Amino acid sequence: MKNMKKIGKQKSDDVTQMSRKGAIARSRSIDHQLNEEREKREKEIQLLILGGGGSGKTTFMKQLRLHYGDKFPDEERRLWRPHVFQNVVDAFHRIISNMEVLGEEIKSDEGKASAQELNRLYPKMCYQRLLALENGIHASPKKNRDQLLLDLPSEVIKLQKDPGVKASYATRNRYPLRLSEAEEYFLNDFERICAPSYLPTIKDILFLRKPTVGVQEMCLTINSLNYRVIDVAGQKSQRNKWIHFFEGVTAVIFFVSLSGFNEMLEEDSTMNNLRDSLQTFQEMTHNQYLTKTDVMLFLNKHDLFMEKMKRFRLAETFPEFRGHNTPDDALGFIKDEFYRRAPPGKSLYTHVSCAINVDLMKTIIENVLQILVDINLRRTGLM
Ligand SMILES: Nc1nc2c(ncn2[C@@H]2O[C@H](COP(=O)(O)OP(=O)(O)OP(=O)(O)O)[C@@H](O)[C@H]2O)c(=O)[nH]1
Ligand SMILES: [Mg+2]
Repeated sequence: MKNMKKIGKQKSDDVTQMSRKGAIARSRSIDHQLNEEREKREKEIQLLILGGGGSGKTTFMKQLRLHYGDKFPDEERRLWRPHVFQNVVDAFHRIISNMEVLGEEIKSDEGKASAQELNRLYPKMCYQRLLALENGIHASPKKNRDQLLLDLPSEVIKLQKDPGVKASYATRNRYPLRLSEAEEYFLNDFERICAPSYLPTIKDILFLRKPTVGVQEMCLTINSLNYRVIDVAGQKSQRNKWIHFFEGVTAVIFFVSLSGFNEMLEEDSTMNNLRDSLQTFQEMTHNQYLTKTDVMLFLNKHDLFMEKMKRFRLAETFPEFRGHNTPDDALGFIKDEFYRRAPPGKSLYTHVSCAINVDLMKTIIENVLQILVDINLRRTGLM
């Protein structure tokens, strides 16, 4: 009996020792994995893209994919179709709502039925719905929403020909109907995108407006260096998530919509877009986690800015601007306003950009990559 006990004890000692050994081995393996992961991260260049909603962050990501990534293969381009239709549906929904303001009516019975159908389905297809789905608030699958969007062009085609709808569309860009660049672009090319064989082109993908929900990350390897690029959602309610990505980033790109100098925020009609950018830039550059981080300032939508400067006065929304109302003076003023908000001595690189322009962005991205390589060498003490 005594012996049995002894044998039993011996066995249990062996088992304990084996499980201890196993635990040590597992712990070593986890340590090893963590070290590998840390080393990988240390070697990785992390680029965080910040800026207000609609300033061009995701369009920049698309350009990165175009020049250094998979260039949007056909199978994936097909998946962009519902998003193109979303832009069209948003535009039509606003055009129809605007008819009430104008006292216009849809003339044909067919058109009336289509408008009713659009109004009925719209709550299931709009951006708020997408947000709810992404946040898991509704259990119904996203596929339903995409299918609704894909089925809609036939309804919208019937509406497009109606004289009342045409009258409303003619007042676009006059209060209260404001269509975005993307909406105008797709409405102008309506026949093409409604064709059953329609496959979005690269230009369509660059033009379309799909506000980012949450965070998107993209990993790229360029000249044997690994890059992790992080694109966040820019609308005000989403900005509290930015801080989670501040620690350890190699550099930040801050996007500004230059054409926002006389626009209000999409999500807050009391806040001037450019003033909001200035304020956000100031807060971001003074954040304790980013004091040593280099910042690239992208003054984007230069094309729209040039157009706008022909028609509007910067001093109307920025009375502190005392220069001539020329693009050069205005741009100089805007740049100074940003520089003056950064902490003294902060490294700032500025690019004036048009994120939908493929050739221009190729050059700008090459420049950005060179800057990132230099920053990385400096950080790792090799320069
Ligand atoms: N004309 C013009 N349009 C641009 C430019 N940059 C971006 N856009 C358009 O502006 C819209 C918004 O661009 P996004 O890249 O989605 O903006 P974002 O900063 O990612 O916005 P959020 O995801 O809401 O934070 C899209 O329809 C783009 O095609 C530009 O330089 N010129
Ligand atoms: Mg985005």
